[in-house]
Amino acid sequence: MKYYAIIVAGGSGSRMQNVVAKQFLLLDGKPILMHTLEAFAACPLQPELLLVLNIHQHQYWEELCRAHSFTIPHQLIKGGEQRFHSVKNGLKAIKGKGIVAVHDAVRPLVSLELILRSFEAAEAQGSAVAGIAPTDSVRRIGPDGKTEALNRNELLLIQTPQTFTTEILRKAYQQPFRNEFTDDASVAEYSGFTINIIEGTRENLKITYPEDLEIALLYKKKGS
Ligand SMILES: Nc1ccn([C@@H]2O[C@H](COP(=O)(O)OP(=O)(O)OP(=O)(O)O)[C@@H](O)[C@H]2O)c(=O)n1
Ligand SMILES: C[C@](O)(CO)[C@H](O)COP(=O)(O)O
Repeated sequence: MKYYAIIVAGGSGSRMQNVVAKQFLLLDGKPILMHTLEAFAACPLQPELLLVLNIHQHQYWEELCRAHSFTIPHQLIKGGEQRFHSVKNGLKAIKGKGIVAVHDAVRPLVSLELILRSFEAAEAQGSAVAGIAPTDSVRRIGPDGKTEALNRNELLLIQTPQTFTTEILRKAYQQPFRNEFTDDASVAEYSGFTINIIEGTRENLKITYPEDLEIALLYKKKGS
C-alpha cells in the first residue's frame, strides 16, 4: 500500500496577527511547518509528503529550508483560495491509489502514534478523523442572540489528521466548494460517505492565536 500526507499550509494566519504567516513562526527554534513535516517523515509507513503553500511563499520556504538545513524530501504544491482548494490541489498531485492523510501544517504536535493509528484505521475502514471530547460547556447562539445549552456528550472537537482512501477523497473533492466545508470530513460526508472517528490527542492543538504558540512550546519542552 502507498501512503501520502497532504500538509496544508496555504493560509495567511490572520487570527495570529503577525506579519509572518503562522506556519513559518519559530517553535523551539524551528519553523512550525518543519516540526509538522518531521512528524510525518518519522512514520514507518513512509508517506510521500506533499506540502501545499501559497505560490508567493515557495521561494521563502526554500530559503528557510536552506537556512535550517532541512532536507526531508517533499513536493511543493501551490495553495488555493480556501483550505478546500488547497487540499484539492494536493490531491491532484497524487496519481496512484493509496491512503491519504490531510493534516494542518499548524498542528505541529501531532504524535507519531496518532499518525500511524490514523493511516491504519483509514486503510481498514475507509476513513479516520481525529476527534476529542470537549471539556468546556457549550452553547448554541440562536438568531435572536439568545443562547441555549447543548449536551456536550453529543459533541466532538475535530482535529487533523483526517485520513481517507484515495477513492473516497477524490470523489468527495469533485464537488463544488461550500462554506460549510471547514474540513475534509465535512466534504466527504456531504458526498455521502460515513465518517469514522478515531481518538485525537489534547496536545494536537491548532496554532491559531498568539497564546497557542506559548502553549505549544510548553508541550514541546515537556515531550523532549
Ligand atoms: N487557503 C488556505 C487556508 C488555510 N489553509 C491551511 O489550513 C490549515 C487550517 O487553517 P487555519 O488554522 O484557519 O489557518 P489560516 O487560514 O492560515 O488562519 P486564519 O483563519 O487565522 O487566517 C492551516 O494549516 C492553513 O495554512 C490552506 O492550506 N489554504
Ligand atoms: C481542519 C480543522 O483543523 C479541523 O478542526 C479546522 O476545521 C480548520 O478550521 P480553520 O477555520 O481553517 O482554522
